[in-house]
Amino acid sequence: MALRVLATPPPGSGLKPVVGDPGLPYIGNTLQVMRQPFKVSRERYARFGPVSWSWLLGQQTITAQGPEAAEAVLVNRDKAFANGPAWSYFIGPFFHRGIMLLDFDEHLHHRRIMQQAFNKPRLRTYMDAMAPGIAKGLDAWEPGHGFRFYDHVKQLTLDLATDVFMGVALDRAEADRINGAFIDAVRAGTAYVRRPVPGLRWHKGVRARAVLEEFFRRHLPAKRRDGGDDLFAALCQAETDDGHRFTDDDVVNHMIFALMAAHDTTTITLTTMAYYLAKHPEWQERLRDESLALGKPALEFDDLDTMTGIDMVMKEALRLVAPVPALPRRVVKDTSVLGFHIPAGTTIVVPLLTNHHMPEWWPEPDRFDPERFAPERREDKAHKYAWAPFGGGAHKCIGLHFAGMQVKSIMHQLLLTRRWSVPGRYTWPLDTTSLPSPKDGLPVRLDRLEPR
Ligand code: HEM
Repeated sequence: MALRVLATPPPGSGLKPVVGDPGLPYIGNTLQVMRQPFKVSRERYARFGPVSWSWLLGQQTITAQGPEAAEAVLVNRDKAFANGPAWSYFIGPFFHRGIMLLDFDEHLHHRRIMQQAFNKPRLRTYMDAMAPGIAKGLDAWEPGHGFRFYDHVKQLTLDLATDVFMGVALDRAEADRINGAFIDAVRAGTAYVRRPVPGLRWHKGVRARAVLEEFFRRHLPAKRRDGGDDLFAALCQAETDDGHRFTDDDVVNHMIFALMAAHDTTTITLTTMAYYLAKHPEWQERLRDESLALGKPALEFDDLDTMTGIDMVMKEALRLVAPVPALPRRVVKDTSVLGFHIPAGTTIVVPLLTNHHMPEWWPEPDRFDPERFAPERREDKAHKYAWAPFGGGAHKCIGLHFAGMQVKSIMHQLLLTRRWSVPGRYTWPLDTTSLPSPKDGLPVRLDRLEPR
């Protein structure tokens, strides 16, 4: 295959050029990367080391592999990497002006305001608010064979998001309409045809955005007026010490983005945990014992740190299947990463999903082994960015504590009320062409447990 230099480094800079096997212009090896990300990334690392390039989804894309490269890109000391233009290429029309799509001073301004909606007192309130919704949601999970775990947990996290985030009671039809709109908006991001052709992904995404905007605008005046304990009210009320607040447009844009950011990612985390806990029943029992020992039907905020088993399994699930598989950035000025010349105008990607499977950083990387996060091992400490499912730097996930709270709360209640299993030879078909999810919805056998 033809090797090509992306751009010649400036004379005398001492920088190395980025080399790659880019494939055909625009198309490159997009299909292989999306379908076999682990194989492609290992081959690429072996051939080119941490920094290489190829055509990907129509763009000249540099892949910055491994934790050292991840740190350089995400910490972004030079301010050479921008989120807005990079993410907009994938999700711009659907998640317009979401905070992840803002950059530098403007981003910082919005982040400071949004932080108020994620402070500790708010988190406590959200956690208390979600417990009854989890119990109600799980109660409707009927035991049986072929129970599609992913589909059910997605429904549950969306219902919780509308509860805890919006504080608005939705009937089933309306909740389904909004859920459908989120699914279409997310899927549109990895459309092959990136124009609104009726019936195809991109077009559905554009229509979905209109549905979501109308929905939030309709509810906004009441929320501004009445306040409440939900995220929607928190964003309406959030104010920095120097008196900055969000406009109505900001609140709508941030709500659409936050709901998307929250419900898909936690769904994937819970599904991955469920899959591995079904494949490793000894771990499922260990976690169940831990939950039983707590002696409470629902987790409370102060219990979070004591649930060490759930914590390790959650971390291992986030390592094995990073819900946000890659973080793209647009290179807005010439810069360097690990001594490589990175030219302006290209896209650079931090591949979280495959970084977490690098044998250079993780012993037996494909094996489910939650004890790697036990205090005496802490394999994630090999490098600050070895385990980075929430990203890092200025855009590090603002909802990471919320995510931990929600995932642990659901898992605790699930362990106490249900047991689930898969046949011994079952291996899930993981679809990596969009956010990772099981193609078959993860069918499990679900049994109800009698209260002990
Ligand atoms: C396990 C669950 C989650 C994972 C793995 C996850 C992952 C991430 C990652 C990797 C980023 C960084 C994107 C980038 O640098 O380009 C991010 C940003 C973000 N996440 Fe999460 N997330 C999760 C849950 C949540 C939840 C529950 C919320 C809201 C309640 C949330 C809200 C956000 C927001 C608002 C940003 C943008 C922050 C910024 O740009 O300043 N996330 N998330």
